[in-house]
Amino acid sequence: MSAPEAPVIRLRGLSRTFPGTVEVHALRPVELDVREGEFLAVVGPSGSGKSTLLNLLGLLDRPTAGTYELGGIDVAGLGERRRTAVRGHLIGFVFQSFQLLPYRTATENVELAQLYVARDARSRRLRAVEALRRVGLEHRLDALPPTMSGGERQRVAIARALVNRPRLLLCDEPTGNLDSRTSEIIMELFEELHRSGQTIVIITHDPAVAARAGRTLVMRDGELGSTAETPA
Ligand SMILES: Nc1ncnc2c1ncn2[C@@H]1O[C@H](COP(=O)(O)OP(=O)(O)OP(=O)(O)O)[C@@H](O)[C@H]1O
Repeated sequence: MSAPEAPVIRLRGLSRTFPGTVEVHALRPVELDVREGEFLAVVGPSGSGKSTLLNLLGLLDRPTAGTYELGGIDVAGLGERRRTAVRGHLIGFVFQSFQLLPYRTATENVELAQLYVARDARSRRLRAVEALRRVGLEHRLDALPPTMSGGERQRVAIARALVNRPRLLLCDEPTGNLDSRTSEIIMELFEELHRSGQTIVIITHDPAVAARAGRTLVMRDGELGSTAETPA
């Protein structure tokens, strides 16, 4: 029998407190495995600790205690340079506000995300075009973000997040700035990526978004719990 594959994310006793007159337990010790190819949503009310969890998963913050393995690498203890490299190679980020460079074309925005992974300019360009094609934007390669719709901008951001073939696609309220019809299109794209094997974690307020995921975890007062599996 072959050994089961290591999860993409493995958290053991991971926690984050913020010091102060009254210490804030923003994330209470959590145990979590996210398997390869899983589509996980994390929901919860404002102030429940979702951003704290996202910042830890995205290597943008350090835990107070516990361990975090990402793609089999113990990342909680890494120095800043290694963390930046691991982040660039293993994680693709999608944010609510797109965070595209306004004076760069769609293709250039996706090309620039590849500077971490040493590639020549020609292959950067080819891979950018391929990623934009994957999200259905082959007709907007030379468009500047301010001339694009919200849904198109988010698709550029998703192409940028995917171009380095990350182990983990980490999304923070990815439909928060989109109308319901456009949100639907973006969620269909995430579902398609999930079907092709991409591991996805989405942090969201929106129950309709969470309903698309294979598993939903609820955050309450810094506690991550109540798992509900929905059919894939
Ligand atoms: N840098 C900080 N210093 C002190 N307390 C903080 C800090 N960041 C977050 N907190 C506290 O930690 C708790 C969790 O905050 P967090 O931002 O993770 O919640 P959230 O679920 O993402 O909220 P929202 O949905 O409103 O963004 C809150 O009580 C918040 O006030």
